[in-house]
Amino acid sequence: MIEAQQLTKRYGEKTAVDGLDFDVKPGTVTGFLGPNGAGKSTTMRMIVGLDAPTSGSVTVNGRRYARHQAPLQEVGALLEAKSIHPGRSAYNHLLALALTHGIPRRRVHEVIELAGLGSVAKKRAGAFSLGMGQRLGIAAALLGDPQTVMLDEPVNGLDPEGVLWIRNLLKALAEEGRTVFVSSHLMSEMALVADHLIIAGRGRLLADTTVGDLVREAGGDTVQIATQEAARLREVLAGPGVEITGRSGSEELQVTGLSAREIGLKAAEHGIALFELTARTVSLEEAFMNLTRDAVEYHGSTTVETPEPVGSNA
Ligand SMILES: Nc1ncnc2c1ncn2[C@@H]1O[C@H](COP(=O)(O)OP(=O)(O)OP(=O)(O)O)[C@@H](O)[C@H]1O
Repeated sequence: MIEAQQLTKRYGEKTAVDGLDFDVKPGTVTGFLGPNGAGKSTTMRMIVGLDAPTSGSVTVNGRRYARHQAPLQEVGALLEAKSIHPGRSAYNHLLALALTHGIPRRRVHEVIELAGLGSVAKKRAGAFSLGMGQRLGIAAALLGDPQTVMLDEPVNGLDPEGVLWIRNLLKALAEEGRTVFVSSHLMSEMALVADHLIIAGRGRLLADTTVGDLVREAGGDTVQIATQEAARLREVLAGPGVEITGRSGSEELQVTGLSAREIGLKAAEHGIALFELTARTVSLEEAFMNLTRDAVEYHGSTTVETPEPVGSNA
C-alpha cells in the first residue's frame, strides 16, 4: 500500500507535485497517467526516497521508504534513470545488488530467468539494447521479492513480445496480492493492464478512478438518437439504469444504459422512426485527452508549414 498525503515538491519557482492525495492498494494494477511534466517521475522518486517532499508525505506500508529496514525487499522500483555500470554483466550487476542487500544468490538466477535474460546474463550491460536494459531494470526491481512494485514507463523500448511479457507480469504480481504502481503514456496499454488509474496534470490530482468509470464519464457508453417522437421514445426506453438526456422539444436524445441495438429494436417494436442511431465510443485515450487538455504543459503545433518543392517554378 502506498499512501500520499498532500505530497508536494517544489524546485525553486516550479511546483512539480502540488498537494497530491492518493492511495495505491494491493491486489490490483494501478496506472499512473499524466501528460509530460505532470509530476509522475518526481512522485515516484519521492516514494523511494530519491527526492524529499517539500511538504506532505508519502509512505509505503505505513512507513517512509528510508525507515524500512530492508527497503529493496519492501519496494522494487524501476525508475527512468537507472545507473548500471556499463562494463559489468547483467548477472554481476544483479549479484552486487543482491549481496549488498542480504538477498541470496539463488534469487539472482530466478529474476534473470523471470526477465528472460538467461542468454545475455554474462554480457556487458553497457551493450544492452533499450529493451534489454528495461528487462534488467525490472529484474533488479523484483530481486528483493517486494510486496510493492513500482515501474516508471516499463514498456518503453520493449518489442511486442516484451510488451506482452510486461502485461502478464504486472497482472500476475497483482494477483499475488502485491501493490503494483506503473506509469505510462500508452493509454491503450493501460486500458489492458490497469484496473485503477491515478491521473495527474501539472502536479495536481485530476482523477482517482477506474478505467471503466473514466470512459463512462467521458460519454463512452452514450447512444445518440434523433427522432420526431422524442417524448414517446423517452417513455419507451425508460427503465432502471437507463439515463436519457436531451433538450425539451429537441429531436435529439442521448441515452446511456442501453446499446444502439436494444434502442433500435425497442423503437421498431413501437413503430417509432429514427433518423439517427449512433453509438459513441470513447477510447481511454480520448477520455484522458478530455480530462488533461487544460493541464498539458507542452503543446505541440498541429500546423505544418509545407516547404516549397525544390526546383518548383511556382
Ligand atoms: N530536478 C528538477 N529541477 C527542476 N525542475 C524539475 C526537476 N525535476 C522535474 N522538474 C520539473 O517538474 C515537472 C514535473 O516533472 P516530472 O519529470 O516529474 O514529470 P513527468 O510527469 O514524469 O513527465 P514525463 O511524462 O515527461 O516523464 C516538470 O515541469 C519538470 O520540468
